[in-house]
Amino acid sequence: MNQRNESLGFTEKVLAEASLFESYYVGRIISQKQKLYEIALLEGTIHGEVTGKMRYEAMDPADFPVVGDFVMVDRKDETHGYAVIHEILTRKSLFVRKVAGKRRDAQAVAANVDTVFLCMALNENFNLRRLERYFAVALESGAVPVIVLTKGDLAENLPEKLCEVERITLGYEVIVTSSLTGEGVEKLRPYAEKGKTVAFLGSSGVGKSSLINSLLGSSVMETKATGYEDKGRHTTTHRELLLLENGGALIDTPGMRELGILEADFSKSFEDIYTLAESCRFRDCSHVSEPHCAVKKAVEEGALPVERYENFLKLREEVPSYEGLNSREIEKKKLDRMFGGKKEMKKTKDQVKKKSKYEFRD
Ligand SMILES: Nc1nc2c(ncn2[C@@H]2O[C@H](COP(=O)(O)OP(=O)(O)OP(=O)(O)O)[C@@H](O)[C@H]2O)c(=O)[nH]1
Ligand SMILES: [Zn+2]
Repeated sequence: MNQRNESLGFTEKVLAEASLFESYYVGRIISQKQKLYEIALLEGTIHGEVTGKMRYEAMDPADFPVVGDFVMVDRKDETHGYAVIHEILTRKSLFVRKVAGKRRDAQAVAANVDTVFLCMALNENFNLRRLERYFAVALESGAVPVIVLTKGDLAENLPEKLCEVERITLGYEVIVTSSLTGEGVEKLRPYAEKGKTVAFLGSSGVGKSSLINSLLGSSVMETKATGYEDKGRHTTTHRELLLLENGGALIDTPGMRELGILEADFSKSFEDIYTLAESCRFRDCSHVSEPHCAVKKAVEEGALPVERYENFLKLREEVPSYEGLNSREIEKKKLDRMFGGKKEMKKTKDQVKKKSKYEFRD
């Protein structure tokens, strides 16, 4: 197999599953513009759309292909028009985000990310509560989180900060980087080896672009499709899946850059609180006003930081819990969430409009 294919993440496992669909070709979604997908095949890059059947049967935004997906298409060149996407292969991970003001309440953002770099700057933007949020999102996605503390050159009280971070991200690797001095950047590379896909998550300005650029190095990708005659047509499409110098792939979509929590498994990201809760008097204790609450007791005694406790309550509010509601109530709750505030709606629109900075390098 040549290097490009391995870089695109066509591992043995993917190819084995693909071989079940004999009459189709395997590809990977590298960008999406409304209904039109750009798909990198072993043979070249083409454009395609989903089948009417897939569109009709879709129950959920996650039923459509998303950047990073491995898909089966019906042709390997565009001589006779766009390809038709027939199947989405099994996903290793999936990131979804909230969308306000949309008909459906979620948007799939990226699939098949192996490692997600949770980026937080070591300057005044350092915020443990935000990290807790990202950590929960990452664990929910199925990708492995690696915590990247950026702007190490600006860090004050680094040992103290590292302790605080490690308390939240129990056991997962924490890397301190600085794009200014180059510190730690090398430690990211092993995650971006051939066959692997990485993504960066973190607020604007933490230094993601700087790190991405150093991982990109001088990598290039052949994108011209076989039999692809009308070159002018798609020049404006921006790539959202990029090949890295080390042979891996990077997914960088606008949606990925600032993810809200849609679903999160707090029992993993707040394992300490869940362990404490086992000692609460009431099994369904909400840890707010109940007597004999072990969680509140831990806060009072200083064993659990009050900020962590408060953030837990806040995040829990944001994530829908449909337990104990009937179907009409669930529908209403979903609608309330979908049509948040006008401001939120505008923000989402603006985000969708914001194009990725990284044009594909042919
Ligand atoms: N001191 C210092 N500044 C850095 C470092 N990395 C990035 N910066 C600066 O921080 C600013 C933001 O960096 P970007 O890499 O654009 O941040 P980003 O996370 O990609 O931001 P968005 O594109 O908005 O998501 C720039 O002015 C960089 O020069 C670093 O390691 N140390
Ligand atoms: Zn309790």
